[in-house]
Amino acid sequence: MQPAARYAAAIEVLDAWRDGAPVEQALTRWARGARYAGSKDRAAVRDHVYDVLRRKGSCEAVGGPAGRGLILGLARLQGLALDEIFSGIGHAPDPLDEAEREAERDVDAPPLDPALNVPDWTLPLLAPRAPDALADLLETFAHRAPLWLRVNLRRGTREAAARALAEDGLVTQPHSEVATALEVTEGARRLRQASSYLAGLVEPQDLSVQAAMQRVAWPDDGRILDYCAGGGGKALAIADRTRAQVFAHDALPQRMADLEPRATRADVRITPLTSDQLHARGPFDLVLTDVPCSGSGTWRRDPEAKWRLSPQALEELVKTQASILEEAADLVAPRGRLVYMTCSLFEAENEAQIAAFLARHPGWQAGASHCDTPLTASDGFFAAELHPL
Ligand SMILES: C[S@@+](CC[C@H](N)C(=O)[O-])C[C@H]1O[C@@H](n2cnc3c(N)ncnc32)[C@H](O)[C@@H]1O
Repeated sequence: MQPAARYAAAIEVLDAWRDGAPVEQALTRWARGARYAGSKDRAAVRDHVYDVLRRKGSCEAVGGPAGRGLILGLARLQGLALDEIFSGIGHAPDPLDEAEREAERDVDAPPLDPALNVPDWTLPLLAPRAPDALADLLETFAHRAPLWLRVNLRRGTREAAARALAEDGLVTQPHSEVATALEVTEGARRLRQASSYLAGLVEPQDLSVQAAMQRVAWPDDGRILDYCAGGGGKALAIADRTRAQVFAHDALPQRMADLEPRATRADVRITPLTSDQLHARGPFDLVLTDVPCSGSGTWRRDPEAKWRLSPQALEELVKTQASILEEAADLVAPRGRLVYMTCSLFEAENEAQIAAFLARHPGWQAGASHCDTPLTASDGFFAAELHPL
């Protein structure tokens, strides 16, 4: 596909998204109907769509609200040659009309407010997380997140992983404080074919998550339960760090479908448990609850999430989180611990959730807690420890 035709495809996908289709579904539908599109074309179209979703408010301000306006806005923000994209040649978008040309303005002056790129109602929720640097925090949401890998130290050292990745064309940088973390600075798209990934030496996992996993003192024996295991990213990281028995559970067990092959690849053992088995196999020395949340810490990775979220949905999430804490607390051994995690920046899902739990459970105490933001790590991520007195 010509570069301009990829922008035309992105317009089509964005219009489908505006009509209510989830973005990944809209991309898949377009790709199915575009058999001429190769993998590079599909990746480029996806990048254009995600670039718009990260900066939708700004694109709209300098382009327009529909798919065509959003891509026009993106092209203006990126300083691209508009006539090369909107050429009307072949499968390129139609040339700009007079009104679209007149709307042209210098997008650098005045600078576009980064607050345009998150829903208004979330601004007061984000502000306390970066009291002196809200604009900087909002600006991070406008850009792609870097790719971080977790080295599975059972499979090899971080240096060996970096060398193996380099042989497959991925350039990486180790993090100075998080011992498992490598940032991919070149060649990220080659990861899924890289031998080190296929052999289980590395797994994609954000820096903020790896830092949180490093802060917890995981018991080295006994039993650990990942109560909201999902695809198992945290369970795998725990199993790599400890000799304790690791169990995984999820209210939707089908979400754990890939856990067994992933554990085999990583050379670790994780035992899945159904809800019915939990009490018989418990209590546990540590229960991790990586709860469903707004994902506001990961909005540059998943920018659609910020436009999908509503105050009502957030309220529901807070209720679900509180009830998960109740269920999980019931499974903690008398001298055990509960670790609560979210990828949210909102106090309601983090500190306030912990405070509400403590108010309901005077027999419990809070341990350490920490919240990273995209300004201090890669994503925003919160973790807090709780234990019975
Ligand atoms: C944030 S995701 C977990 C991600 C996972 N820990 C990882 O690292 O890949 C939250 C998970 O909680 C699960 N969940 C939702 N309600 C639950 C409940 N009441 N009990 C257990 N799991 C629940 C969801 O099905 C979802 O898979």
